[in-house]
Amino acid sequence: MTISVWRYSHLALAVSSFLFLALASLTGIILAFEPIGQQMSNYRVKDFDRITVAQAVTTLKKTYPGITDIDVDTYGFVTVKGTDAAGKKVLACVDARTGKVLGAPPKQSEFFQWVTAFHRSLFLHETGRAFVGVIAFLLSLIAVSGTALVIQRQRSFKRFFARIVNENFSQYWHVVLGRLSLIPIIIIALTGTYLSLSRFNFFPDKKIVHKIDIDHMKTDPQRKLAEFPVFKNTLLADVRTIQFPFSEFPEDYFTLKLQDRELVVNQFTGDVLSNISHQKTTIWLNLSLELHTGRSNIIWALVLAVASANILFFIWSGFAITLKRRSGRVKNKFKADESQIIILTGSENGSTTVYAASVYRQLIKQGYKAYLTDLNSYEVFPQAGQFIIMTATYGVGDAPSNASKFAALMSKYPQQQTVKYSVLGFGSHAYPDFCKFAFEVNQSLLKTNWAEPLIDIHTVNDKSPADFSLWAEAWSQQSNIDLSLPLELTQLPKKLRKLRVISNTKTGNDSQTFLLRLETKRSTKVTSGDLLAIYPAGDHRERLYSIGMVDDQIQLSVKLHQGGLGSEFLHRLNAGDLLQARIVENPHFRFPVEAPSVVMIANGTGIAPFLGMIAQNKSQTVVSLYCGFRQKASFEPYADFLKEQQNLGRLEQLRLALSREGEKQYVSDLLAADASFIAKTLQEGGILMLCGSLAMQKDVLRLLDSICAAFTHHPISYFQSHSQILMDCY
Ligand SMILES: Cc1cc2nc3c(=O)[nH]c(=O)nc-3n(C[C@H](O)[C@H](O)[C@H](O)COP(=O)(O)O)c2cc1C
Repeated sequence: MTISVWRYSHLALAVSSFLFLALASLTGIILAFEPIGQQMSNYRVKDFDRITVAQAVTTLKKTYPGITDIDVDTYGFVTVKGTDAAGKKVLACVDARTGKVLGAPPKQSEFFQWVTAFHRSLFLHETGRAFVGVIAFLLSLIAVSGTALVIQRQRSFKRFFARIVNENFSQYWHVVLGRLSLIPIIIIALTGTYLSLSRFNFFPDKKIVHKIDIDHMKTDPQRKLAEFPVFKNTLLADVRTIQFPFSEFPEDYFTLKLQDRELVVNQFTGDVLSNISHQKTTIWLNLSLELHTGRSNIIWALVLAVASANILFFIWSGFAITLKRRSGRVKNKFKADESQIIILTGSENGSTTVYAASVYRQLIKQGYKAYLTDLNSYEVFPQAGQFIIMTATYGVGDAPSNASKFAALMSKYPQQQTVKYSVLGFGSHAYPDFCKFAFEVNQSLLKTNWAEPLIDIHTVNDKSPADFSLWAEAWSQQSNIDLSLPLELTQLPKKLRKLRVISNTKTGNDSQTFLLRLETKRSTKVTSGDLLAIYPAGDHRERLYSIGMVDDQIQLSVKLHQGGLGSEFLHRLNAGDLLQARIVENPHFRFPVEAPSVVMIANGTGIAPFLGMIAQNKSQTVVSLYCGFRQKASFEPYADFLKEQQNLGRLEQLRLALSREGEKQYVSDLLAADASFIAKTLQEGGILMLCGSLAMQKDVLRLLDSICAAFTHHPISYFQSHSQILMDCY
């Protein structure tokens, strides 16, 4: 069964019952405290479980000669009815070992009576009881469909309790608590259903009738009560009630109602005159009551209270998940067959669709005929000039459920005209196959004769607005259509840090590049490869710069662009100035300490994070740096530093390409010359890191694609999805 069938069943069942389920759970939590409160009172004596009926009956008969009944409730409280030696009426809880009165029998408080009545019938009498039964049954179906969803999410039954990545509060805890409280909830649901069905006599129970031959009752051999074998062999904890003989005439006898049977016992000889087991239905009924109410075990009562509270949480978190999933939905203004830009999404939990919807709205606002749909609705789009494909990855690098049919549909419906496309993968580096499905989609489009890439595939890690911005900028440039971050992500962040400028080299050479050093506090968590977000105009406009941590200071390498909002602002800063900024963690672009070797590829100011990473390479991982600049002068600011790192053994190889001087090479030319080394690095598990311009990234990726095809058994997407090619280009 597909994930959506289970999901829709789970949702439909929850929607149809949530109000009553919430009321039942709320009252259930309250009622769970009744047995807890009862069991707290001190009427249950020490070692109650070891007292035999023989001990109890002997002691109590001696203390209360006129005793008629002993009741033992589920809490282990023993109540005596009858008269004492002075003929005074007794109705009290007693210590069965000594006969001492402990107090009056506990009564259900009016409050608990009220809550119980509401819980059972919602004050709607028999109709309410039937209704509550149906709700309990629906709860068991919700639990079953939820279990199926967890199994599908975890990809096998065996991995049911395997780790879950915490990406979203409501979703994470919905699954984690769902798994933990699954069994108590199923028990609550099934026992609740059974109790309701019993109430409506679905399981008819025959009353026990003892057939006693009164005319032939023996009085010999007479035994003391303490010597009755049946009394000696029965524990008081197994007894519900003991009715004493009404008189000392031979035809009167003891009646013992036990958990599972009823016994009639001769009052003189102790012989068992009748022994009838309860029907299975009665045993089930009692068990259901115990399990549903927790009345005989304080720990179980607590488990029930927690499980009921969890049901309330599931109602809230379930709706939060659904609302999030649906929040990105839009109503298309144009039809599919008249639209020029088709946005196709693959999303499991809706966050990708939120981004896609924002792109859609921006395009419509600018007068473009755009159409937004999911990848499973792919068809022939006769007017399309562009596809924007935004998709998440699920399972083990699989398609989200609304994109699972895309591969089949694409081969079935080739487009009749050339369509430019851009793929934006949403994923998380917490999973081994990062954005794998997006890479697969990209590869399959590359193979068609009608699709042409507008820009290279981009990825968004952990819904990073910064990653999305990089794609939006690249896409805007190529398509000449404005695109920005969704509005809700564009507000100026509240928590900005004030960083003191330590030095600014300003532009002292032809390259217009300058290095800016900023002070960090010990508490500032920042690593080379992270990004520094600055807000030069004091509004939502954010500019991001790659950070290299050198000498425990943030070092930015910036190219001054005329009229550049960020670079001109940074260029104006002097030592001692304070800069308001935010550190954007970029965990997927960190120095891979455990890798056997690392090849760093940069052009221009893209060298910035690598300077910090090389300085950080104290374990002396084999690092090669391929960097490209226009002229030698642009490389000068880094030359001494890199030489020093080579002497310290932190940088193995430095390869420099100058595009406007000498051999006029690009960094990709150096890589092409070292193709077998690059392929070997990948095959041995080494990591390639790219930082610099998108144009360089495009060149290098194209080259790597052919290196992989020629030297390795894997396509480039294999190494990308195994995080062996890390990129941070802009
Ligand atoms: C169960 C599960 C499995 C996932 N598997 C992968 C994966 O294999 N590769 C990946 O890059 N991301 C994976 N992700 C992360 C999602 O693709 C990522 O969070 C995405 O932004 C979710 O988008 P959505 O909210 O539109 O579904 C997984 C997430 C979940 C909850």
